[in-house]
Amino acid sequence: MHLKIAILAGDGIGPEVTNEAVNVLTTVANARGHVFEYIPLLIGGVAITAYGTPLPPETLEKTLRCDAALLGAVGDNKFNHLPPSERPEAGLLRIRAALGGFANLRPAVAYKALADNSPLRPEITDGADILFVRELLGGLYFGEPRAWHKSTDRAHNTMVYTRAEVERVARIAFDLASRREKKKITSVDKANVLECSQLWRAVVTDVSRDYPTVTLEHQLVDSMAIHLMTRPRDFDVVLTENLFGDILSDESGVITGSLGMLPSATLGGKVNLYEPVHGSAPDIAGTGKANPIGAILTAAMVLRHSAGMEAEAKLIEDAVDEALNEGNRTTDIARGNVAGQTTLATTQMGELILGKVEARLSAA
Ligand SMILES: NC(=O)C1=CN([C@@H]2O[C@H](COP(=O)(O)OP(=O)(O)OC[C@H]3O[C@@H](n4cnc5c(N)ncnc54)[C@H](O)[C@@H]3O)[C@@H](O)[C@H]2O)C=CC1
Ligand SMILES: CC(C)CC(=O)C(=O)O
Ligand SMILES: [Mg+2]
Repeated sequence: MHLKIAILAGDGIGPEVTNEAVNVLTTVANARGHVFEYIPLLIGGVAITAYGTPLPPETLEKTLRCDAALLGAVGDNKFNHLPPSERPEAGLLRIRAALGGFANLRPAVAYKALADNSPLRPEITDGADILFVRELLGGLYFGEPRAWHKSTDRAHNTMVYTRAEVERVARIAFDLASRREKKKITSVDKANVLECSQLWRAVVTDVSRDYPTVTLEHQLVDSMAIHLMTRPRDFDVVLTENLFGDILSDESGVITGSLGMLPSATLGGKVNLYEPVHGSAPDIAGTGKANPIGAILTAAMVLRHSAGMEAEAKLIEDAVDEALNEGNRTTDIARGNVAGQTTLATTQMGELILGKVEARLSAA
């Protein structure tokens, strides 16, 4: 197999964690006789610095000719003064829209090894295994009109959804739920206040009629934020719109142990886009404190969803599990005074997991 992968490392810790993910992908490709061709491209703040735009045309054109795109993160405080349309984040929103993927899968699982590192008690998180399905191309992030009228000190954004937009992401969520053990969907909205959410709830309910084996429940987003922290094991697939999904999936980092542990895959478009859930973390960029596990698990999702390599994807996930079980930690998951733990820098954690992936590849 020859797989062409656009590498959009971006800003801050983006390149640091992406490097570790690419090393893992290369090891898997070499061991299995495949060729993974990487096309490094600029996006975000580094693209503004080089070309004056967060999404240079070359980046988009070349990414559209790839089989998959792996993104690190975008965002740099030095561009905070710019309007949203010119900031690094606009490059990410534009490429998401152009690639067309609308179903953003964000798994959040509680790792047994990290039970003592989570701020939540182990009996709350033990066994939690949630798959967020976040609608990625609609809602407030893309709705028009939008503006900040400085002369009148007034600003507005538009939340808009169509039946078709809700239906297509709901079908993906129900398909995924029907293949999981619990077969349950929690659809999250704000239907007590927002018309968009009333449409969302109606469409999701309509779609559910085609999936009799899947149980559907609805939750309002404000109380869902607390249910996720107090009873995460009650949830299976959580389906929600763009902004709510952005917020709740970051929150689920608490269940897993850290935001730096969370991977994602965006499906349904011309080219699947893979990115860890976290941002560019300017507070730790360049310090070796970035956790590469979210990016490495994202590489596993590339294999699963763009290369048909389920066994190898699982093998990477098992290697991560083993690294954690042995007490290896990056700074973000080294909370508390727990005996038997070793704190590693980004590259050390990457190399350790890589070694475990290599060992598993040659054993399999
Ligand atoms: N997909 C993307 O490219 C995203 C970009 N951003 C951008 O990132 C910049 C920073 O945003 P923040 O709100 O600070 O969110 P963030 O996700 O970058 O960081 C939040 C906190 O989590 C920590 N953290 C994040 N990833 C980590 C990792 N892999 N290992 C260890 N610790 C990690 C950070 O050090 C920070 O304390 C902003 O410019 C924002 O717009 C934010 C979210 C997503
Ligand atoms: C455009 C991004 C910065 C939004 C975000 O935080 C995310 O998609 O997770
Ligand atoms: Mg986010």
